[in-house]
Amino acid sequence: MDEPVVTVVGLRVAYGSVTVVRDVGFDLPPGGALCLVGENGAGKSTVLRCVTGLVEPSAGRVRVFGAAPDGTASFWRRVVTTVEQPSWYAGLTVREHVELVRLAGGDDPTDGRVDELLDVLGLNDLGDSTPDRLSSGERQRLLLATALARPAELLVLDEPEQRLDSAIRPVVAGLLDEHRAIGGSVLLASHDPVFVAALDCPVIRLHSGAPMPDDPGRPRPDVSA
Ligand SMILES: Nc1ncnc2c1ncn2[C@@H]1O[C@H](COP(=O)(O)OP(=O)(O)OP(=O)(O)O)[C@@H](O)[C@H]1O
Repeated sequence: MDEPVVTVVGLRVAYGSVTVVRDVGFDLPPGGALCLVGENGAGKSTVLRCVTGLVEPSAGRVRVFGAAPDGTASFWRRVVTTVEQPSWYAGLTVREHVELVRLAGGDDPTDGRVDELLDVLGLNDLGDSTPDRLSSGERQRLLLATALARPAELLVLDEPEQRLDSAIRPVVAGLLDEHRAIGGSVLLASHDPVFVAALDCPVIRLHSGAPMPDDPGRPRPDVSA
């Protein structure tokens, strides 16, 4: 069997004396998707931050591609995340941002993928605009276009549906399906049950930082030394 892309065991995160994530555990296989759901403050983003190495767990184990996430360039070549909001380059257009990401990933920015992403995400008419002129929903589309512009093995997306209108949400779900179909994996948090249902993937429901007992992504004890 293929090794999981992500393994989380007995994850706990505390800020001072306040524990905000506890007993979270799951495996994410290659080509798989897993969605974290739950109320505001339930701990979803914190779990995503641990998986991307942006937050250090207080206890438990996180492995991505078999190793602790280390924030190195080689780690980020395999992982794309929207957990941190990017800064856009002043003076670069929407199209140029997507081309730049594609170029930096070693891909040909003129091979049609940029056009395809702008088209499917409804950004064609905004290709020559700069990001500061976009609405918040249009900027979210640009964020997703840049996330999908280079083929990373693991996508870690925090509420990819946020600020998107209902027409574009199924399009985004379709793009994530395509990513999985070529062997990529997706770990995400979402507040939209329709979007989650469209992804047709296991769900972990967090409540006050802990998984609800009936989750398929069941909590697992920390067996690390
Ligand atoms: N740096 C921090 N210091 C202290 N507490 C924090 C910090 N970051 C997050 N928290 C707290 O941790 C808890 C979980 O936050 P988190 O952002 O993971 O929730 P969430 O499920 O992603 O929420 P939302 O749906 O609102 O995005 C919240 O109570 C939040 O206030």
